[in-house]
Formats: sequence, structure tokens, C-alpha cells
Amino acid sequence: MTSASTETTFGAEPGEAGFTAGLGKRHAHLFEEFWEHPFLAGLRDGTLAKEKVLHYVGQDNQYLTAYLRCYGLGMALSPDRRWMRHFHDSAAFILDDETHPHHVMCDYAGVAYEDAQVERLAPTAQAYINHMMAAGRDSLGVLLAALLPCPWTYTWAGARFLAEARPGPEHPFYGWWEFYGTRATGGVTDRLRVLVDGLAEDAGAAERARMERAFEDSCHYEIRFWEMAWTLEDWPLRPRPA
Ligand SMILES: Cc1ncc(C[n+]2csc(CCO)c2C)c(N)n1
Repeated sequence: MTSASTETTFGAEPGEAGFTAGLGKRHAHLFEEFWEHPFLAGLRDGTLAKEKVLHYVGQDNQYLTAYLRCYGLGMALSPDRRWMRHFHDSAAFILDDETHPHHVMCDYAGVAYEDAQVERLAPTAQAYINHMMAAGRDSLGVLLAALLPCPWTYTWAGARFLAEARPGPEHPFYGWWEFYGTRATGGVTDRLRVLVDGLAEDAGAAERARMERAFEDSCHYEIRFWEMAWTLEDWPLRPRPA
């Protein structure tokens, strides 16, 4: 980490010429695939089977716990207290606010939030988590690049759906869409993009390439996470013999 990266502007707007703008352009097809996935389409038209929604909630709660641990890795890699404040505030947001979309989904499924929790991670959720945790053993830049598709895909899709469909409170997933399309929009994603842009400026070509690969893999995992919920993915490939 060079001293220049500690001067990263916190809270500025990401520039269109920056590293993350390039990531967004080069991997735009993955954002479209994310958008087109039948699970997200079901969140748009409100037709999702309850068991798919519940599978998602159980796995996603574990995913958020792992995301919090990644903030812990970020805290350990933080060059100064401004960075620590960033991870501290970001962790508080997940702990205090990000359970809301899960509550919306549990209400839809008619199941108490506590009863939707699971112990065991499905293969895709486990693989995504392992990928993020491994990025945290590389560098702050690679870690944050791996963490970026998470808010970027959700807030992008949220803002797009709110603008295109203008759903009202009668929509069964209104609170979910409103959370990612409004409350978590911009702020979370733009702040992270500014940080990744600053770190990429200081990184050498090899580290920038690892940042891009980490970002791309996380985009794929975001799509696979929908697929995991859609197919009720679990470890056994076939039912146990009787
Ligand atoms: C698989 C998966 N990907 C993204 C999110 C959304 N999300 C989770 S943590 C975070 C960062 C901001 O607090 C955001 C936007 C999710 N819930 N599950």
C-alpha cells in the first residue's frame, strides 16, 4: 500500500474515466444476465415460489455474516482510521438495516425471520464466501473489488426496476425493491467505487488485473446465487436411498 492510497477521497463521486467505470463497461453483459435471471424476474412480477424465497433468505443471511467478516479483513488491512471508520459504518449498516429486505421476504413467505435461518451453506453460497475471504488475503484493492459487485448489482437493479415499473406499496416485494433501489442506492455503491478507483490508481498492473478478476468472479457468483435459490441448490445431488 503506498501513501497515496491513504489520500483516497472518501465520499466523492466515481469518475466515468475511473477503473470501476471500465469494470462496469467490460462486464455489462453480466449485469444484464443478473437482471434477466428468473429469480430476479420473479421478484419483479411477484410470482416467486415461497420455498425459493426462503432458500434465498437462509443462505443470504449467512452470506451477509461472511460479508461482515470481510469488513473485518478490511479493517485489518486499513492504513488509517478513516478507512477503519468506513468499515465500521459499513458494518453497522448491514447489522442495523440490511435485515429489512429479508423481513420483507419472510413476510411474503409467511414465515418468521428466525425460522428462515439455516446452519449449512449451499455449495454456491459457500464458494462465493470463500472467494471473498480469499480476496481479503491478497490486498485491500483486491478485497474491495471482490466486494463491489454485491452492492453494485443490487442497487443498479433496484434503481432500474423502480424507474421502469414504478411499483407501489401493494407490490409483494415493494420493501425489498425500495431498500435496494432507494435507501441503499448510490451511497453504498458510489462510496465503494471511489475507494476502488483510488486503490486501482495506486496499484501496479498485476494487482489491477487481480482486482478485475476478483470483480468478474463476484459478478458470476451474484448470478449463480440467484440460480442457487431458484434450483433450491443443496449438497446431495440426488435423494438419499431409503
Ligand atoms: C448475494 C447477495 N449479494 C448482494 C446483496 C446485497 N448486499 C449485501 S451486503 C451489501 C453491501 C451494503 O451493505 C449489499 C448491497 C445480498 N444481500 N446478497
